[in-house]
Amino acid sequence: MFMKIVVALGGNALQEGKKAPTALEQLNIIKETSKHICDLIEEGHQLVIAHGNGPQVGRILLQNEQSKNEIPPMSLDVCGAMTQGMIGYHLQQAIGEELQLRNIDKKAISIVTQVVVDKNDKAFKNPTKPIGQFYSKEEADILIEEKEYTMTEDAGRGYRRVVPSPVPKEIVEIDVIKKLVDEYIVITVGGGGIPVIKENTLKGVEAVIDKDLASEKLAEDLDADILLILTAVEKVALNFGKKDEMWLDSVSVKEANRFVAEGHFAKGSMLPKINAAVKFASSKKGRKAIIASLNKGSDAVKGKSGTVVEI
Ligand SMILES: Nc1ncnc2c1ncn2[C@@H]1O[C@H](COP(=O)(O)OP(=O)(O)O)[C@@H](O)[C@H]1O
Ligand SMILES: NC(=O)OP(=O)(O)O
Repeated sequence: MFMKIVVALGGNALQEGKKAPTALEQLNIIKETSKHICDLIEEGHQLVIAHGNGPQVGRILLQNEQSKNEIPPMSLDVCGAMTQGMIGYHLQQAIGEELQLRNIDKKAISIVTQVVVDKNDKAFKNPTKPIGQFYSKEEADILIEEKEYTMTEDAGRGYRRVVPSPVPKEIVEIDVIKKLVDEYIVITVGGGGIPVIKENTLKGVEAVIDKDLASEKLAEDLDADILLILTAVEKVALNFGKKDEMWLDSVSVKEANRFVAEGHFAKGSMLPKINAAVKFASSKKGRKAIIASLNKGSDAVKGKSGTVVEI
């Protein structure tokens, strides 16, 4: 059966390990990812693609900070917009090339997408979203002292800078997206969308929206059948990284909520994916979310890989 699928690609899964890639390395990683995306397209599913930007937006912010004596630094919302262009460009190239190889007459297009957030969202006073590079505890302590960064330990992988991550309320360009999805492979809400608040006009704010939550909003707005969250692990685990680690094939919304309460999912990494999956699966009968590995999307949709979250 053909499905309408919103695919959310992880920002950490668009690079190899923790290493910052060159432009060519990033393109090559995205080319590999695109082969798997195109498997789903070739199988007849309608795909809409969202992507993360945590590592990338952090690095652009750092580049801006490091050259601030010569060039005025851009604000975080503008850095987010830059990541939509950069990652969207590579996705367009890679998916375009792969579709051409398979003689599929479709084009991928990226939409610079703004997402409305509440200016009073308490996230602005409590930064939780990890971005950019990973640091050791010693390096993090120096950055906190010298640059007044807020830093947190990120899922056992090291310390990262954290920034506010308000809840996505409304996708500004949704009407355009709805018009385009039948004809094109649409790439949208990159990096969770550029956060804006509604005053008389739309005004960019310094934050990074969680792309899993924004993808969930997109999937609901488009009435998708599946929210497919692709990341660096094949499945969701209980007791992740511990001796008694247990990988899950499927989980009900009720069980997922219990596992959240028991603290199985790391904040800023697996927790937002589970929260997005639970929200989508609960939003309408028949909808399901799957969390799976970047190169196993097609298997996951066939029920052969990943963790399914259903009501
Ligand atoms: N319970 C868990 N099960 C599986 N992975 C987990 C769990 N808790 C934390 N993780 C970590 O979360 C990572 C996914 O989050 P993240 O790297 O932020 O995603 P993204 O691919 O969207 O950038 C996994 O690669 C894994 O290292
Ligand atoms: N914006 C966002 O959630 O990015 P990551 O998925 O890369 O963390």
